[in-house]
Amino acid sequence: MRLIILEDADIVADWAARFVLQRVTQFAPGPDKRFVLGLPTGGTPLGMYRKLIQFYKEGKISFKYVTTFNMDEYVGLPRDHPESYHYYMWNEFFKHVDIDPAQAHVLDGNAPDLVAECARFERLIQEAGGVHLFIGGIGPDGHIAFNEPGSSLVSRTRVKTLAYDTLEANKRFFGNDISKVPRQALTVGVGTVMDAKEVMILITGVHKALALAKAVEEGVNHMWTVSAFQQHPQTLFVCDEAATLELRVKTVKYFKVTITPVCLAVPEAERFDHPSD
Ligand SMILES: N[C@@H]1[C@@H](O)[C@H](O)[C@@H](COP(=O)(O)O)O[C@@H]1O
Repeated sequence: MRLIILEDADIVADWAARFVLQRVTQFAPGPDKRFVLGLPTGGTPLGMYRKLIQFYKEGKISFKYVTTFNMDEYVGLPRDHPESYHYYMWNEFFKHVDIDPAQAHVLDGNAPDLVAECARFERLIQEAGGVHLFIGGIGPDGHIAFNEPGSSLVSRTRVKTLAYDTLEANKRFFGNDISKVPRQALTVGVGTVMDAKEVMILITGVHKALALAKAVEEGVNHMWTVSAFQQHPQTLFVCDEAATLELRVKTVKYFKVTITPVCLAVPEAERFDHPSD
């Protein structure tokens, strides 16, 4: 596990986009060799998507041979509702790049059989050969995707009832009316994300500081599901200074002195190569 501490949310977005650019470029995808990317929604990754769109327009990256799997989707929200994750992904990212819509997978929260839909999603990931890079965000309660506190750390894609903290955190997208936030979601499991070859989790803002501290300084704990990634062989937590406020000085110094300068000091083309822990 590596913790990359950057100055602010804009720099985190830029760093994350460059990381994706580098991984996709290194992989050199083609018709018989697709790069498989796991994607999050929420406010945190928006800057990264904007930067990736810019890279695409500048001809630095193509998504033609990239297959994507999104982490989660609300249950029962119409696909064209402005807060559905389908709508978010299409408007914030997919429609701006050359991705094949048939290869951009988002769970269907309106499927007649939600259990079958979750099984189908797991099967599609398997058929794609697994995820090369899963990008995630977290809630202030340390959930990854919609794996709420208490979720099994070996869980697979399934229906989850949302925790009160999540409804509170997400009501800002529903006119600040908690009663309008869907009560359930489909989500990849912790185990689904753990199967990815590499994981990058973006954490910004002081409201995520406690979750980051629980994620990296305390033991693996199903009440802070993102902490499971301490046991993943290749996970990067990329955060801003504000998110470090609950960390020990010792932790911050260790990662700033020993990790970040190494990543930033090397030539751009060689950045982000890190051995697994
Ligand atoms: N299910 C999503 C998560 O996948 C996301 O990571 C989280 C954080 O969102 P934000 O980046 O807006 O804080 O929100 C929701 O709960």
